[in-house]
Amino acid sequence: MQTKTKLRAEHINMVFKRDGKNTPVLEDINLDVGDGEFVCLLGPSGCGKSTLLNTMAGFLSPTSGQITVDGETVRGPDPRRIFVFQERGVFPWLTVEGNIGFGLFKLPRQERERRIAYYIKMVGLEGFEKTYPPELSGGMKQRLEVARALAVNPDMLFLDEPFGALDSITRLIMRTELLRIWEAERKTIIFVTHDIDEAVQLADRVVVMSARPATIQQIVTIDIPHPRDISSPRYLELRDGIFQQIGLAHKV
Ligand SMILES: Nc1ncnc2c1ncn2[C@@H]1O[C@H](COP(=O)(O)OP(=O)(O)OP(=O)(O)O)[C@@H](O)[C@H]1O
Repeated sequence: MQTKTKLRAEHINMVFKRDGKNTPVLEDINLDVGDGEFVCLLGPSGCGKSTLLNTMAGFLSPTSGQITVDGETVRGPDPRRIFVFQERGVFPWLTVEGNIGFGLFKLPRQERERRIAYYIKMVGLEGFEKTYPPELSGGMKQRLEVARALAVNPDMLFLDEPFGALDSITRLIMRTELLRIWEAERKTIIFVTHDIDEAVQLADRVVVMSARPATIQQIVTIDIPHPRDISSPRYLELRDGIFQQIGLAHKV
């Protein structure tokens, strides 16, 4: 990898303790993510992807090991690093522009308005500035969520299955939208999914995780330029390789 390291996970272990019972969830996770890189964490439901993402974002402290961003140890959430949840997030009582402007209250009014307009345009919500989220479709709400996250100009975006609740057509559109935005803004993105195709369509590298306690089974570099031809031999080769790897990792 040519770029500098943005985030480094070193020997991350996580054991949840509840009712006197220990549940090991992450086991010796080591990963470097480059500045501007798009990394997908891929694994089956319950393996520990969200736990790892939350640890990277500073919402959870690992049992042992450390996360650094730009060489500094992560000790909690930071406004420079934004977490985008599936389904949650947008405030139903604020309009589209109110939602995007929410994190920008410290900016002078003109700059705030400029930024709101810029991100509304970027995610294709022009004409819906005064609309409230309950009147938007699922895809529009998710675009609003992404716009709100980008408007505060974060260095990193953590996305936890952000398109999981959307229908398959909207999901495809959202992937294209996210890639378009990522190519324009080059934020470092860490994206959790259990969808192999989603990972291969989006990521520079796919981190394949094992069943719980999650270890990193393999890191696959997706060396296909965007827009990716999902019927190309290379795409199918990479996708099938990951399918096989997941099968091996989750064999009973
Ligand atoms: N705070 C907690 N206390 C105890 N156990 C937890 C806690 N958070 C998560 N777990 C357990 O850790 C395991 C991993 O959960 P996690 O949400 O990280 O998995 P995941 O791979 O993101 O799954 P999904 O794709 O379904 O969201 C699960 O078995 C879950 O029950």
